[in-house]
Amino acid sequence: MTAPTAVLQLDHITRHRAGRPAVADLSLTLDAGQVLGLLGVNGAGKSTTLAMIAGALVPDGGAIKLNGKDFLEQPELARRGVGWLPERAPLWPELTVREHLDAHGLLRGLGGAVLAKARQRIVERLELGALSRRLAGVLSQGQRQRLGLACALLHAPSLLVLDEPANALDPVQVAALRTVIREQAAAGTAIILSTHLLAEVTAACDRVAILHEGQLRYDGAITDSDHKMLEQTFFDIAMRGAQAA
Ligand SMILES: Nc1ncnc2c1ncn2[C@@H]1O[C@H](COP(=O)(O)OP(=O)(O)OP(=O)(O)O)[C@@H](O)[C@H]1O
Repeated sequence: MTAPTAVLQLDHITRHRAGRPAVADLSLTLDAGQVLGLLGVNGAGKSTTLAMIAGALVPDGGAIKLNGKDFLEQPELARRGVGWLPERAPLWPELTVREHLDAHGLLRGLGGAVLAKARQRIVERLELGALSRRLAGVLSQGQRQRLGLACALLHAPSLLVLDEPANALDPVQVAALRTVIREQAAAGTAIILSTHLLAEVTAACDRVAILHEGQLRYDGAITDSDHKMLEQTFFDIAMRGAQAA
């Protein structure tokens, strides 16, 4: 029996920023239903990696495959198959919540009754109904994040990319976000999220990849007994640049 195709495959991707390697020779794969925490200190290369996976930055070298297809050659695959919530949800202040969802749906190939159904589903799930006619410019930070997540999930992507998703959320909102992440993973969505907090990874993920100076230094499953070891590994990598992998 052949193994199922990975949802995401990064093959030796590299990206320079301001003349320096922000991500260097990074390879990893992610399967359906897996939740991978991309952990690293500030400047480790997490956002650069996620922007490439989301199709918003082009690598200088290497390949990215989504469900086995190279999306550097077919950029529309990223738009339709990936849902991306950047560190700050990019919203138009003068558009309403509903207008955002409609615009995102159209960009991702949804229209008519299909879009209406997808919008209704996500509005109900993320409790955005009461905010439908509200302008994005007057939303609270937590509401903006919820709308950004709704836009990322609207088209039921096979890969969900979340950049520091818990930043600026209160504990209740963080718990609600973790529930959505678990639900999505149970439904088969592959999820990659970035954070500089180990506790965020152990609470929300089943696997961790540690990036340091743009390089992958550790990649492994998370079990309850691993927490202490992971803490030490992350500390060693961050403080001494140790080669823990
Ligand atoms: N727009 C940019 N222009 C130039 N250099 C950049 C830009 N964005 C990031 N960099 C550089 O690329 C490297 C990786 O940054 P990146 O934002 O990917 O790291 P990060 O792990 O997401 O950090 P943080 O946790 O602080 O967001 C850093 O050296 C950073 O200074």
